[in-house]
Amino acid sequence: MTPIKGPGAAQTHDGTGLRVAIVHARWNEKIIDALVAGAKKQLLAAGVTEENITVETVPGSYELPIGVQRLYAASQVQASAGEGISASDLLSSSTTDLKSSPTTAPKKAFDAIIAIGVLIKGSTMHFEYIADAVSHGLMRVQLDSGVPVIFGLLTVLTEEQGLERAGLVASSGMHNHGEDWGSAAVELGVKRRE
Ligand SMILES: O=c1[nH]c(NC[C@H](O)[C@H](O)[C@H](O)CO)c([N+](=O)[O-])c(=O)[nH]1
Repeated sequence: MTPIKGPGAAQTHDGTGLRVAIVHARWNEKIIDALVAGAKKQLLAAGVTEENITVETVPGSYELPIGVQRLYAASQVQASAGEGISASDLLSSSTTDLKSSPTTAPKKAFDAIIAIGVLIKGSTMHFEYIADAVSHGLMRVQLDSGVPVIFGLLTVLTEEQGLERAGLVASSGMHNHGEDWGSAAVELGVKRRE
């Protein structure tokens, strides 16, 4: 029987000219790396060029909202000043450990930002508090700023669940959820321009 749950029929949107950032946490890197690769693969497949994809990192998922907010604000300032975004621009007086790609980015603000983190439940309530704070934080950033922020926070109870949702367990039949986020970023980026 065809599963009911899932992202629905894939839509194709032309990502040419879009500028997209991926901000990812550095906890649980094996899963993070696969999710980021999946998102990036989908962006490139939709026509987003390599130089229009900026990847930045923050220490953990709790820093995703501030990392996304600061990156988007920096891209707006740079776009209005008609300059590209260099690593030093992004790192200057950063309250977050943003480590940017070294190349100078093109002169426009981001059309969409994908926030990626992996929270794995431990034996305390830490997981719940971070998950709740980050969910509300990312939603606030996107509504306050108007830039689509794709919710790429995996909140899993076991490492296995995380590996499955990163497409790393073939026997599970689960796909890499990062690909869904890449597609969503292109769709929202395109619709934002319409
Ligand atoms: O991204 C994560 N951060 C985690 N903690 C760090 C947190 O996101 C902050 O970086 C830290 O609290 C400093 O603010 C995690 N756990 O604690 O389990 C986790 O599973 N995933």
